[in-house]
Amino acid sequence: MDVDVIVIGLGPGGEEAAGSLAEAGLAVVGIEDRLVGGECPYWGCIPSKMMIRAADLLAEGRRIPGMAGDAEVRPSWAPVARRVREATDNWDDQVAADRFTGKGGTLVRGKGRITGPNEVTVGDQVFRARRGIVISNGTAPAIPPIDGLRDTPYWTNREAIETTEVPESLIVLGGGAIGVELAQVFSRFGSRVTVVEALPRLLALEEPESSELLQKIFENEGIEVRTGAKVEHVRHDGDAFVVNGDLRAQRLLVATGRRTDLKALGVAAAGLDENARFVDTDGRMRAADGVWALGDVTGKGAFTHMSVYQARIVVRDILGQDGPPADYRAVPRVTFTDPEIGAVGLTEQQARDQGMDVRVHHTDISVNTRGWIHKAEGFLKLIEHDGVLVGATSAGPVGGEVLGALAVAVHGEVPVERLRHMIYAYPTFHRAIEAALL
Ligand SMILES: Cc1cc2nc3c(=O)[nH]c(=O)nc-3n(C[C@H](O)[C@H](O)[C@H](O)COP(=O)(O)OP(=O)(O)OC[C@H]3O[C@@H](n4cnc5c(N)ncnc54)[C@H](O)[C@@H]3O)c2cc1C
Ligand SMILES: NC(=O)c1ccc[n+]([C@@H]2O[C@H](COP(=O)([O-])OP(=O)(O)OC[C@H]3O[C@@H](n4cnc5c(N)ncnc54)[C@H](O)[C@@H]3O)[C@@H](O)[C@H]2O)c1
Repeated sequence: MDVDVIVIGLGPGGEEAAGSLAEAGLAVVGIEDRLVGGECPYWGCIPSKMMIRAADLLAEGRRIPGMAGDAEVRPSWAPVARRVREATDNWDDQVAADRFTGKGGTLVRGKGRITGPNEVTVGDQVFRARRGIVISNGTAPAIPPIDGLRDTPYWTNREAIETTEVPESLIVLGGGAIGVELAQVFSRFGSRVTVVEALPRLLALEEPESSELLQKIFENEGIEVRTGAKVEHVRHDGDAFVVNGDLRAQRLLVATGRRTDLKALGVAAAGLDENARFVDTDGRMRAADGVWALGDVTGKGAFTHMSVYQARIVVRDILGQDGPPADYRAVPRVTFTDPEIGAVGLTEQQARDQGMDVRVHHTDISVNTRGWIHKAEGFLKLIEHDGVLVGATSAGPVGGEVLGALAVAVHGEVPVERLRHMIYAYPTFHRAIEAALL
């Protein structure tokens, strides 16, 4: 079958690109191996944030004594599991599939493999693309080569999201975004949680102050944190997981990052390096002649907003429309723990590593009026170079929302002098930006 464009993988970005190109009148085949919509709506962002919303409600209820009276909080996972099933249509993608075909796209279910320049094969069907191929096949959980691990019934994010029960105890392997978000959820629902992280700190890619804050909060909430920990072996004795012979728990969640498999996708047939970890792209998201890539597989930040941002650039380029090239100076990210850890652009260390002459502004949320009213913990850390912010971290109860203003500042290269003289509503959390700059 000959078409204009073949999109391999219909996650958030692939669906956006395939749908928009079909709406623009091109003949588009979208190939999806599992569920149209990808990881985010079924095993990622949306259900995990539903779980987090529920866990945060419990925490808020537990804050009532001393501030608003008495409360007895009795958690129940049943409404959480029910909401997750409603949100995912019980892991059925008919609505999303209809959305795509309703735009004029052709949905092909199965595993796509690039078998030649402009050619993709799914089972015994061969598709040829007149304009090109879009690679948007995302990532899968990476399982570290730990002795014994593969023989155990460990969880990845998929089983954790699908669970109908809160484990009595849980070991979380990996203190990155998935690990810390889900560790706090299950702990707040009563699980005894231990986070085991190989690096010296949680959220190792973020500011050290973010890691310190989260570790302190976790320990106060009764979550055990083991950093700099090397896991030598894992076994399951029929009842429980045993890590390194001493740490035991009913469940083990592996959240140690993601992997791609470019060889299995057949990228060499399109002239790409099949041994690379990610697909390298230019500012127009082109990977080779007639090949575009977007989303997690490009390695520019595994976020839904990144995937959709890149998809829009792909669409413009394929349709021959003008627009700015991909710009990664102001990538925002929010880890939805409580407090939320929001960040944009460079960390202090990254800026210094790039040779920037850095000025750091810092303030504590506890001295911000709203923060003091809320008895909240958190901080703002702003990284200035050459009179503009090149990075910022906003940690606090609504750290991800406060981040919005900082993302505009970094993206728009707003002079710090202008930020210092703007009016910040009182008493808001975002007014801490003024305090940090003064
Ligand atoms: C627990 C969890 C929580 C998260 N929370 C957030 C969050 O709060 N905010 C945020 O921005 N991001 C979050 N993410 C990350 C986000 O889910 C991903 O960045 C996003 O889904 C990536 O989109 P994508 O377009 O690259 O592809 P994916 O969503 O990975 O989808 C790729 C699709 O391609 C399909 N596919 C793969 N290979 C083939 C093939 N050969 N043929 C056909 N189809 C194929 C797959 O089945 C899949 O459906 C979270 C992730 C997880 C796991
Ligand atoms: N709120 C969000 O935006 C959000 C939420 C969840 C996930 N995500 C995205 O999903 C991606 C995957 O998340 P993730 O948490 O799996 O990956 P990650 O790369 O963020 O963190 C993985 C962690 O596991 C550690 N690790 C690796 N091997 C280990 C081992 N053998 N023992 C102990 N620790 C080990 C790493 O040092 C790292 O800290 C992230 O890149 C993130 O961008 C985003």
